[in-house]
Amino acid sequence: VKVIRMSDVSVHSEADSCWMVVNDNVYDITQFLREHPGGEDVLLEHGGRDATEPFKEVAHSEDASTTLQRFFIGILHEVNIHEPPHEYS
Ligand code: HEM
Repeated sequence: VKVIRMSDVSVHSEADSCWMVVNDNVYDITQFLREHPGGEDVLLEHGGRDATEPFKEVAHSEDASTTLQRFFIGILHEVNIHEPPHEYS
C-alpha cells in the first residue's frame, strides 16, 4: 500500500487533480467531482485537505462510504496522522 504525506495531498486541490483525506486514508476523487450528489463545490473546498470532519458532519450514508473506497490510493504517512485537520484561511 502506498504511504502518502500531507504535503503530497495538498498539491492535489484542483478539479484537474483532487485528492482528499478521510480517516487517515487518501482518496483521488477527481473522477467523482461531477458525480457527487452534494455537488462539486463542497468537494473542491476540501480538495488537498483532511475532510474527515465535514464528511462525518453530513451524516453520509453507508453507500457514500462504499463509494469513497472506489477512490482509495493510499494511507496517510504516520508523521501526519496526529496533526489536526487543516484550518481554513
Ligand atoms: C469523496 C468523498 C465523498 C463521497 C464519496 C460522498 C458521497 C456522497 C453521496 C453518495 C451522497 C448522497 C447521499 C448519501 O448517500 O449519503 C452525498 C451527499 C452529500 N454530500 Fe457527499 N461525499 C463525499 C464528500 C463530501 C464532503 C467533503 C462534503 C462537504 C461537506 C459533502 C457534502 C455532501 C452534501 C451536502 C450532500 C447532500 C446533498 C443533498 O442531499 O442534496 N460530501 N455525498
